Amino acid sequence: MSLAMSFQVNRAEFQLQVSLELPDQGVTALFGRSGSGKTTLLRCIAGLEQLPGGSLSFQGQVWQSADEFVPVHLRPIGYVFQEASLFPHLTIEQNLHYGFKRIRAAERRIGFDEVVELLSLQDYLTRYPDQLSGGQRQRVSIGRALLTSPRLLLMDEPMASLDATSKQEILPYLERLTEELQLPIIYVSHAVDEVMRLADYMVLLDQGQVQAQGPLQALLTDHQLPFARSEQAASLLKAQLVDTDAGDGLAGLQLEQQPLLISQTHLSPGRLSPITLGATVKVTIMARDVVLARQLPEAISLLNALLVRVVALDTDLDKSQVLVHLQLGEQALMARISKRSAGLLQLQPGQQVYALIKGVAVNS
Ligand SMILES: Nc1ncnc2c1ncn2[C@@H]1O[C@H](COP(=O)(O)OP(=O)(O)OP(=O)(O)O)[C@@H](O)[C@H]1O
Repeated sequence: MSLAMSFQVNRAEFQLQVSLELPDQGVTALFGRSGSGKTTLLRCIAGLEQLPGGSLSFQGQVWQSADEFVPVHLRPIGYVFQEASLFPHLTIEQNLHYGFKRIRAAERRIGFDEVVELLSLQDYLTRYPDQLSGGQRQRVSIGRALLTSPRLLLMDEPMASLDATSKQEILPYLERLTEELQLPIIYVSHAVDEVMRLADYMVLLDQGQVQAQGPLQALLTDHQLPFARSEQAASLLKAQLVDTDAGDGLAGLQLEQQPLLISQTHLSPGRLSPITLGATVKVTIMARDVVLARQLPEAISLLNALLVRVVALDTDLDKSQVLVHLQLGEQALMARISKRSAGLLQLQPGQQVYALIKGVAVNS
């Protein structure tokens, strides 16, 4: 079961040619620079663009083919736009009910109270949209989309019009949504930090073409793609929380059988509920925050040293830097170090080294 599609868009200034089979679970990010065709593709999936030659099926149901086109209002989708489009003359409760009452009771997959609680909307129900902040309004828009009991949620840069503070406020709700609802989400974004926090799978669009697609972890470390080559290159790894109090304000993760200590502060601030013991935690490690050593150094202030194997060295990034691809159990880690250091360490593929970690960001 999946979301399979093929679309061609021929506009005077822009062509899109896409053929994709996407997972029908988790969060898939449509990522690419402005004008690459993300919104156009999302609109094709929604049925907002009806173009000849396209095809689309979701979990075995045909939504578009040569002789069939299911109109947008008959597709079980929720659509969240860049700007919250709430009815100004209705209260938040009435806005939420607008989508909810269109769905027959027997077909409802999520309850009104459940959505209100999921998005913490209790305090806003009697207010009007202009009495809420941009981030709060966007939470209501997401709630309204969920109350139509969609089987697929389409989100078009839902945080694009928000300031940094509102983004930080809404991100935990998006994370909660992805964790608690068994609802596949297609999420358009051009912000890599957002994608790293939320997505499992990524489609990279460039000038209307699919440049790459795959699990996010793999795409971030692919040396042919811009992520790994940039100064912001980062690896995304999955670890387990095994100790909520490892002393001195630290918590312990297990990453591929090796310990990784993080600050306990990562476990709760900015989250709606703290990470619990045994939970899988996504950690991001910037390539420039990884120091390599051939021996385990003594008397050093860094706490985390992971035994890894060198897979390959990318030497053509720029004049002075090398990207070292490392294998950590089943997962990939990258280190961005100077060419001079790589030479002094005589790094070779297959060699075991220690990766000393200067900083870890915890996603969920
Ligand atoms: N209705 C339209 N008619 C003609 N051209 C359009 C239309 N909508 C979008 N375009 C053009 O199609 C191209 C792709 O636009 P699209 O909105 O899909 O890109 P995007 O990747 O979502 O960009 P952004 O991140 O800026 O939203 C752009 O060159 C845009 O100018």
